[in-house]
Amino acid sequence: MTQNPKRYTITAALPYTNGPIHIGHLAGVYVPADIYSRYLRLQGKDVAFICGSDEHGVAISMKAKKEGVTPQEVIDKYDGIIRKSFADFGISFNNYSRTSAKIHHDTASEFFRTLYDKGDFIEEVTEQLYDAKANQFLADRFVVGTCPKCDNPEAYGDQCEKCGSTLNATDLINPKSTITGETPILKETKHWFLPLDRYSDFLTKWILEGHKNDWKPNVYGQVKSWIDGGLEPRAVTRDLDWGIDVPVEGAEGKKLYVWFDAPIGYISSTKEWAAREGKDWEPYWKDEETKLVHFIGKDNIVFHCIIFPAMLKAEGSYILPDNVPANEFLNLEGNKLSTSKNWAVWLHEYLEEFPDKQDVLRYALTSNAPETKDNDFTWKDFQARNNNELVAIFGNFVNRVVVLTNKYYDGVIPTPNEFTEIDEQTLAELKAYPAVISSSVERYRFREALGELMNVARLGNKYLADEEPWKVMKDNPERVKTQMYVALQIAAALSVLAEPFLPFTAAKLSKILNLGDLKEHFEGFSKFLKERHQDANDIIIDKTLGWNDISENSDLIPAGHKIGEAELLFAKIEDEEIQKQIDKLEATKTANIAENQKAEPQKDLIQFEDFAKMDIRIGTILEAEKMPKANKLLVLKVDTGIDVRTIVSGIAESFSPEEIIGKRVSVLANLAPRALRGVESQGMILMTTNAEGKLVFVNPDADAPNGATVN
Ligand SMILES: Nc1ncnc2c1ncn2[C@@H]1O[C@H](COP(=O)(O)OP(=O)(O)OP(=O)(O)O)[C@@H](O)[C@H]1O
Ligand SMILES: [Zn+2]
Repeated sequence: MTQNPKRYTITAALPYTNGPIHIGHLAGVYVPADIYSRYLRLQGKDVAFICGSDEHGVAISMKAKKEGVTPQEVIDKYDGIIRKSFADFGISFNNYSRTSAKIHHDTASEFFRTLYDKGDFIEEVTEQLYDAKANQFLADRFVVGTCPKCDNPEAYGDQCEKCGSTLNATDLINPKSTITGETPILKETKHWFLPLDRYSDFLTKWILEGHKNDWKPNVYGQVKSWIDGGLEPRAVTRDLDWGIDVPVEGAEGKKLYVWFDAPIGYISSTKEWAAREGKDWEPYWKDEETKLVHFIGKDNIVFHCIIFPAMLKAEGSYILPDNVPANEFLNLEGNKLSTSKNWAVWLHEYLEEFPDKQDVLRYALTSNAPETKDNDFTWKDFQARNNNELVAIFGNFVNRVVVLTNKYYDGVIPTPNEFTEIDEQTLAELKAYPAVISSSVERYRFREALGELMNVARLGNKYLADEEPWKVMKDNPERVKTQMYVALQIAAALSVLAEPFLPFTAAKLSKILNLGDLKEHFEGFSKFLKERHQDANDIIIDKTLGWNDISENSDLIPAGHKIGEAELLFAKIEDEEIQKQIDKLEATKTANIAENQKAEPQKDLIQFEDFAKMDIRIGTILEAEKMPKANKLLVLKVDTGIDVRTIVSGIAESFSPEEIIGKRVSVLANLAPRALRGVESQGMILMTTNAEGKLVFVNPDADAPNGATVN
C-alpha cells in the first residue's frame, strides 16, 4: 500500500438480519467506521464506505422456524428496520446492500467457482453431525455443546463465543441439536474445505511480520494465537436449505457457509454502488493504491484476518486490508448486550424516544468506545456526557458567540483591529488542531480524537472567559470587535472539525453561521469541494469548508458576513428521561427472570427403590482451589462424614475458592467416580439456581452433622 492512497474502500461488518441494531453494534463498528469515512471525505479523499445486510446462515433459518414464518420474511423485516435506523442515525454508507440480492449471489458463486476451478478446495466426504429426528445435518448454530478449549457448555458448531475459538461441529463435547434437543448421530456427507494450513506462511509474513506495529494489539494477538495454534482446513459449504447454492456438480442441496459468502458481500455491495454511480468497481478492490480497511467487532477477527484474506489470496487478483481496527465489546449497565434477552438499547427505539439527539448518542458511544477493552454503557454516563460536556462546553461556547454577535452587531461579523499576543496565540493553536485530530483518527483512536475536538471548544470557552468581551464592551468596544472576530473563527472551525463525530450538530452550526452563503469567499479554499459534492451526492453533505482549510487559511469566516439567529445545539437531559430508560431495563430484567422461572416439566415417574439408590449426605467444604487451565472448575475437599474426599465442581464462575470454604453442602456420595481434567471426582455437590439465574448451594436450613443422610 502506498503512503498516499488514491482511494479508500471502507467496510463495516454486515449486520446479521436476526434482530435490529443496538448500541453495541454502533460503538463497536458503525460509529467509528462512519467517523473515519466522513473524516476522509472532508480531506477530499475518494471514499467507498460499504455495508449491507447479512441474510444467510443457520440463525435466520432457526428464527424463521421458531416464529413460523419464512426466512425471507425474517430478513425483509430486519433489513427494513436496520436500513432505516442507520439512515436516520446518519451513518453515511455510500452503499447499503443485502446478501439476498442477485448481484451478491452471482458474485459469491463466481468467487467460489474460481477457487474451485483453480483447485484451491479440498473435496472430502466426512462424517458430520446429523439430527435423525429432524432429518437434517447440524452445523453452526443448529448444534450446541461444550467447547473443547474452554469448557463453555454453550459453544456453537462453528465458534465458541466465550473463548473466541473457531470450531468444527464435530469438535463439540456432548453435542445437542438445537432443533430437537436430540443427541446427533454421525452421517457421511461431502463438503468443500478451504485448506487454511496452506496459508499459514503467507499470513505469518503478511500480519505477524508486516503489521506488528500498526495493527491493534488485540487484533494482532488473536491472529498470532490462531496461527501459532496451527490452522486447519475449514469447510466452506453446508447441508442447508437457506443460502447460496454451491455452484458445482454433485453439490445439489448444499449451500455456501455464511462466513464464506458474507465478506464477499463487501465486494458485491461495491459493485452495486459503482454501477449506480457509473464507476468502475475494480480499482476499489484490486488496485494496490487503494487502502482497504475493515471495521468489525472482536468476534469477527478470525473471519477478516484469516479466512477472508486466505480466500482473497487464493483468488489472486484482490488487495488485502491495510488494517482491521477491531473493537472490543460494549456492555450495557454491567451486563452483556443480548438480542435474545432483549438486553439492549435499540437504535430505532432510541431515535423515537430521543428525537434529534443522534449526536448525543454518537458522542456518548465514542467517548466511551471499547477500543482497547470491553466497556460499559450506562444511562447516567450518557446524561452526564450530554449535560456536562456537550451542553456545558460545546453548546455553551457556540451559543455565547452567536448571541453576542447578534446583540452587538446585528449578526454581522465585525472587522477586527490589531491582534494581541493572546489573539495570535489562540488562532495559531486553532490552526494546529486539524493535524492533532487527524493523527488520532488515522491511528483509529477515535476517543482521543473526540477529546481533541472538545479541546477546540474548550479553547473557545477559555478565550471568552479570559477576555470577557461583555465587560470590555463598556470601555473599549473597538477591542470587542477583534475578540468576537477571533471567537467566530473558532466557531467556524468547529463546524468542520465536528462533522465526522457530530454530523447533525456540524450541519446545524454551519447553517447558524450561514456558511452556505460564503461560496465565493471559499473559492480559493479547498479545491476539491466541487468534485466531492458530485461524488457523494447520495450522501447529505452541505459542507463548504474542508478539513485542511482550518490550518491553511486565516479568515475562515470574513468580516461583513451575516450570521443567523442563535439556536441551541444541545439541550439538557433531565433525570426523569434517564429514569424512564433505567425503568425500561429493569422491566426487561423482571421479564427475563419470570421467563427463566418457568419450571421445567416433571420427569418420568420413578419407584422408591430408584430414589433409595442415591446416597445423599450433608457435608462441609474444607478446601477449595481453582483447577488449572479451566474456567469453570473448582477442586474441593469435602468432609462427607464418611470420609474426606475430592470433588470437582463446575462452579468456579459463580464462586471464588475463598468464599466457599466452610460452606455446608449436600453431596451425592455414591455417584460413580469420574476423572475431570485428570482429577478424580468422587461425588457431586447439589446446586440450584436462584431467580437471577445465579448458582446457589442446596443445604439444610438448620444444623445437621456431616454424614447425615437426605431421605
Ligand atoms: N456488544 C458489542 N460491542 C461491540 N461490537 C459488537 C457488539 N455486538 C456486536 N458487535 C459487532 O457488530 C457487528 C455486527 O454484529 P452482528 O450483526 O454480526 O451481530 P452479533 O450481535 O455479533 O451477532 P449475534 O448476536 O447474532 O451473534 C459485528 O462486527 C460484531 O462484532
Ligand atoms: Zn471456548
